[in-house]
Amino acid sequence: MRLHRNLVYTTIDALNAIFNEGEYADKVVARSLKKDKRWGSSDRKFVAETIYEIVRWKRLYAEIAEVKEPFDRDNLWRMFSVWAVLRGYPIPDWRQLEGTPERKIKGRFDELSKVRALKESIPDWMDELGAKELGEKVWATEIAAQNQPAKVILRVNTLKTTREVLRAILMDLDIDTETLKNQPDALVLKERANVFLTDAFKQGFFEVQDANSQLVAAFLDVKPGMRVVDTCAGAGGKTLHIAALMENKGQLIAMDLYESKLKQLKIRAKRDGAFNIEYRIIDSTKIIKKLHEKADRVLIDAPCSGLGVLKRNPDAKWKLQPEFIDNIRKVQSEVLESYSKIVKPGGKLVYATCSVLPSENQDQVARFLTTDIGKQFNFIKDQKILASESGFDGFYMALLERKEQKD
Ligand SMILES: C[S@@+](CC[C@H](N)C(=O)[O-])C[C@H]1O[C@@H](n2cnc3c(N)ncnc32)[C@H](O)[C@@H]1O
Repeated sequence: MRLHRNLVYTTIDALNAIFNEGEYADKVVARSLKKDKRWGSSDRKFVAETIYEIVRWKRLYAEIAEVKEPFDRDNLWRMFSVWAVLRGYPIPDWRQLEGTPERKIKGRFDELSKVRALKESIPDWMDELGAKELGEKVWATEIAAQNQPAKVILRVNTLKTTREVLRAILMDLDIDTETLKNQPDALVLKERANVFLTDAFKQGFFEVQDANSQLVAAFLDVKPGMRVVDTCAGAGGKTLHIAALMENKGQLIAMDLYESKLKQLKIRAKRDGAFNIEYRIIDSTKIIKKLHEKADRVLIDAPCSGLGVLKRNPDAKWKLQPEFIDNIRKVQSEVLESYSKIVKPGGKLVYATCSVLPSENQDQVARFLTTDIGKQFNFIKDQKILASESGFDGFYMALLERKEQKD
């Protein structure tokens, strides 16, 4: 297999933007894919996957290539060469790199792979934290699973179409999908494809959403006609699913701290034909007070470390800091105590995160249940989903019910 010059240069430029200019990998990948209109799907696949792989394996590749940050272009070339050798490509002969012969690269790879944090290419602090919280054995399999490329999963927008119709439309475009047991709205792409370019997407027939993320709205047990509050709606992946399950009947209030995120949600809701959503920027405590004990269902999809979704966001390995996780745990306690008050007696609350750390998940829920407001809730059930067990993203969700009578 030969490496094409402009694909490789595009990859190096992208890595420079991610590592040296602090840009987000997904944005850089999206921009890079537009660079050359002549590229076919395999060229685009090469660019996207290579960028993600080198971001994912940054620490390991840098150690093998014996380069340190900040990476100048020569260093990026050396890391690229490591990637090429380990993936069975020849190092491009038009960019000979001295001092990194194949044998040396493979030898260093074998040697360094004996240390888990290097083998799995994560910061030492993250390795220690994962092992402390999940135990050595579970963490080792979990981080290995989260280093695998993510599958592309669609959520069929049942406000507009059905799974079978969408499947047939995609099949006509040579996009082959498979269904998932017990996940009526999910379709898994058999091969990567840019589904955002399809008319079906532009018409709002589906959203791209991980299979386990799709479990959350169903877990909340929403029904048409209810009043539902999604307190940390963000750009609305789960809000839109809830809207579909509510069949546009009832009231769905989407809240977030950031107007920019709710704006994105509005655009998506319009495309999806979701009409029962109201938007509230949380700019004062008044908003919460007004909703006191008013909602049948409340979703707290809390801000978290994201240590369940590294497959999808490999650059988070390098952006996350332990202090951020300490701080986010405090935010999680606060949002639980504050937003749970919105649930009416007899109503239900789901607390969810895309983290696999017990300290952000079941420990938060256990602590909440000892607070004054928490004592007004019964714990119904929870689901701790590891990427290594499910094949999709790591998630946590707990279902609580507010007691009818205050004790
Ligand atoms: C896990 S993300 C939400 C993802 C979104 N629910 C989805 O399914 O696409 C958490 C969200 O919480 C928001 N957030 C952070 N602190 C918050 C707070 N105190 N109150 C409400 N939202 C908050 C963030 O802006 C972010 O959009």
